[in-house]
Amino acid sequence: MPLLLSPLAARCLHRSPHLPAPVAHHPSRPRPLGGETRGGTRGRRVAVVSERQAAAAVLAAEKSPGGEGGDGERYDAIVVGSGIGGLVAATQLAAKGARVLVLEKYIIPGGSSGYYRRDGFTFDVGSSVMFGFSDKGNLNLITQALEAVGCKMEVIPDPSTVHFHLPGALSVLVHREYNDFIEELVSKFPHEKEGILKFYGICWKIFNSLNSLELKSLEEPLYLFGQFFKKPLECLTLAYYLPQNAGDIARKFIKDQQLLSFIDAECFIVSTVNALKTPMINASMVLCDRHFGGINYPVGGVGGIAVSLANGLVEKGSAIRYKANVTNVILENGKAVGVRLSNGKELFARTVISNATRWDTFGKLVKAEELPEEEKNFQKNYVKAPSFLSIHLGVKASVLPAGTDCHHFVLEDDWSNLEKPYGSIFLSIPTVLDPSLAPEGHHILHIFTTAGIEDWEGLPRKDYEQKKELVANEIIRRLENKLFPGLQDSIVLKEVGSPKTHRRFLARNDGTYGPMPRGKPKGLLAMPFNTTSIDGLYCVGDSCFPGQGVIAVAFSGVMCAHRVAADIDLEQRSPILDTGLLGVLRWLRTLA
Ligand SMILES: NC(=O)c1ccc[n+]([C@@H]2O[C@H](COP(=O)([O-])OP(=O)(O)OC[C@H]3O[C@@H](n4cnc5c(N)ncnc54)[C@H](O)[C@@H]3O)[C@@H](O)[C@H]2O)c1
Ligand SMILES: CC(C)=CCC/C(C)=C/C=C/C(C)=C/C=C/C(C)=C/C=C/C=C(C)/C=C/C=C(C)/C=C/C=C(\C)CCC=C(C)C
Repeated sequence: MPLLLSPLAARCLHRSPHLPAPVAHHPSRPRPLGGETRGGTRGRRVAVVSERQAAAAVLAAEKSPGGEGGDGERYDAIVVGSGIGGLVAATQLAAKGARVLVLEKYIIPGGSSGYYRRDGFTFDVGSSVMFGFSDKGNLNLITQALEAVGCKMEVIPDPSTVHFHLPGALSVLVHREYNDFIEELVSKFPHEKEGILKFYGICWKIFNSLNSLELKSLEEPLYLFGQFFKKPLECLTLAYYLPQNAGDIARKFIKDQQLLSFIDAECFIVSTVNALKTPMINASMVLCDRHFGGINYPVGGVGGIAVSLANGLVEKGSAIRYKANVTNVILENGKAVGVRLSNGKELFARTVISNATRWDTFGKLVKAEELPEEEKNFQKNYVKAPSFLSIHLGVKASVLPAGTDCHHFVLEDDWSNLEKPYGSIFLSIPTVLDPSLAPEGHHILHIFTTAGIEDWEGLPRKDYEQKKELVANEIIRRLENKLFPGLQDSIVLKEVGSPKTHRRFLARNDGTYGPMPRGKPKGLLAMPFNTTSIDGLYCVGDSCFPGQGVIAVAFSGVMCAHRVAADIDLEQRSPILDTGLLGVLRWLRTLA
């Protein structure tokens, strides 16, 4: 029996410094591991789950309303998928009093923000760079999402966001303190001091506008007009920058090509495209939040966020079911009324929210004769970003020089490789912040680089495994040359995931990292919100406004829950204004 730590067993630990202990499953090998007890450093202990507790949890989940013995009730909302987008939508709705059922194909919650344990190491599946996790402002959406269901996680402040190692021996450390970062950047480009201050100054103007708003659904007119009334200048600022991209604004103030390339790299790490293709609002959000709230790492690992949200959901009287693979959205007279699982079972709800990518939602779950116009427009503007190759390493601690930063971005010799597959390397060492993630005397290196699925398909098993080994070793060699001499010999554990791994275990079409503009976008103008052209069907996650990123999908979850709550009469609404606003927004998207 898989050691599934159900939310029913691990209560959301209110105001507890410890993350609920999850189960260990490696995406490339879905093999359950036993629960384990690990003494944390800094006097912490990670919560513990025994085999007996875990087995009891599975039983409890099966008896719950959302479990296999379901009571046939009609839910207010069924959420397909428990990525952060899906979980935030679900928990926000549950907090408003809705009865929600989350259906997750995999065995634990979190999707790209999941985790797995192996030999005493706790690995984050995806990014370890957490925005929106501070205790101040309005944009700390991860903190707020947890609070909505009575949870809080202890976080460790990261003194920096990322250390860039770039062509021409350009090295820039993005300090937590804004002035320290600006001082460092100006020291590399003294002739561009004014341009630097102006570009990042506009980012702050946008960030401060965002941070002054109460964040809810931009598709709900009573809220939207209310915000315009309360904060007209801020809303107009946002409306002005909504269709603009960071690269164009940078070029108004900056001429130095290398500095512009640096800004490309700043944008690439959060959007997988260069600055000319990155919406200015998104760039401002991340380029400022890292200094405003700072980057904060949750004690025990990123996976704890999803586990806590899932626990909080159940405590609010809703349910989550794992190993529940949704194959169809059921339509009745053109309205979404429920879902069908791969075992043939049908479940019904007033609304259905898909946290699968739009390509999966409209390519697989909705069996419509023809793609709706809205989706054609989305696919005209956005393509699937490539997937990635990820390498999780356990290494001897001695290989890292003292004072090594947590996150690194490496692009060695040639700026033109920035967006090419395997061109740039992302590296996180979360044990620099939370040593309890690895056995004593060891560190975790999580390395990833973009890679297309086409490189990995159609290979016989042996060739596929050999290719993973070969490509991973080459990436490790590059890091050894650039950062850590002796890296190869220090490895005690290595797990490699290919685009096929991510397609399979994250259930993302072609393992895609998220949507990427096909050409030069008009900022965020073309990005769809949560409603779809099918009545009762909503999308949430990174193929919705504002796009890729854990904090971005958390916002998408907040927006989605607000719109759904209004549609099921849990929030105030005005049907006439709804029709008007949704029509205008649809029209605006066609202009992009
Ligand atoms: N791709 C990565 O490695 C990575 C890494 C770090 C962070 N992130 C961030 O996380 C964001 C993604 O979050 P998200 O909320 O959009 O979604 P997600 O992809 O993280 O999660 C979607 C969940 O839906 C489940 N699912 C999909 N189809 C299903 C079906 N038919 N039936 C049942 N379950 C199904 C998947 O198993 C998965 O758990 C990305 O934007 C990215 O920025 C991604
Ligand atoms: C309605 C209309 C149309 C108009 C009106 C006007 C207005 C009012 C407007 C408003 C708007 C708003 C509110 C908006 C909002 C937005 C937001 C919130 C956004 C956000 C975003 C975010 C993002 C994008 C993020 C991202 C992140 C990411 C992706 C991250 C990643 C990371 C990684 C990958 C890591 C790296 C690593 C290394 C280096 C190692």
